[in-house]
Amino acid sequence: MIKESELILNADGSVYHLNLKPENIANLIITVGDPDRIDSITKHFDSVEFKTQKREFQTQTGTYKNKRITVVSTGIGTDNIDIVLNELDALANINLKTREFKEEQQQLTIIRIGTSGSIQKEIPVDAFLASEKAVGFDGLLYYYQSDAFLEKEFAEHLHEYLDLHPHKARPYVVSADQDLVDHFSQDGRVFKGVTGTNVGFYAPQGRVLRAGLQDPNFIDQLTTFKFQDYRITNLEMETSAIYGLSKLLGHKAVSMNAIIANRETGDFSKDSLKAVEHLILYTLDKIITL
Ligand SMILES: O=P(O)(O)O[C@H]1O[C@H](CO)[C@@H](O)[C@H]1O
Ligand SMILES: O=c1cc[nH]c(=O)[nH]1
Repeated sequence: MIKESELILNADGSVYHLNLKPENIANLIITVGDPDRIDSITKHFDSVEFKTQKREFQTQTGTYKNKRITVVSTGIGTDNIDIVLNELDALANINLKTREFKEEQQQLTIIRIGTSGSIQKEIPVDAFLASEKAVGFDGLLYYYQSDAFLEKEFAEHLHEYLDLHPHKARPYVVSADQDLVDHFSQDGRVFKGVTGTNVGFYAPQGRVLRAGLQDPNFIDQLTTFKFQDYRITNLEMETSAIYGLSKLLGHKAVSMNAIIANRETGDFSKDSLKAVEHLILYTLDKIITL
């Protein structure tokens, strides 16, 4: 039995941060960083049966062309993903009344619709990219027993190539669900790539405003790095943790990115909301045939 201090429930029996009960979620989950993006998705739904909100975690569940889908906002960062993935998994796989694991494990399908910055010239702003793998610079997965599925050879090559200041977390590499990547990139206009996830938007993604960088060559090195046929294509702040926790808990995940910045050319999308809207429509359309 899991203690009250470990699996915290609200007075109404919902999970602590997400404010959700098991019946409130579908098997198919879309995650977004920005809570405002939820309405941009569910405005296309046939109907919405449930809505709730606590802090940056907002949820709506409804149906799109007869598919039941839950849309959850995670806010920014892998620390929030730790909360969202663990609480979604608890809703699916722990009996909240007895606080025991359910006998039969439920597998969730998790699709992130996010924004991201490209670090390769030929992946322009307004492009779509499906993350085949994520490189986590965030260190979160090292708090879990993740050895079995982390891709050590890739991570080791990258670690040696980058030679970052030793105070930083060692990068880890984890794959998406390949069937989901293939499904969501059938359409030739979707790039496939390796997404770098880091703990911040500025120095952790090599951006300099007033504060200087400890490792000034970090992003240039990421851009030129190669392992087998893989290159690191884009940067954002959640995908590594979504992929890692999904593997750990037995769920399937894919991260779909609207590229809104190109760090090599210095471009920013002229209309990033429109780029996201296009990715939402594309992803919803592909969800129908899952
Ligand atoms: O647009 P979302 O999904 O929030 O994703 C990206 O945008 C945020 C930074 O602006 C980070 O969360 C990053 O991962
Ligand atoms: O460059 C970018 C753009 C969106 N989100 C990020 O985290 N980085």
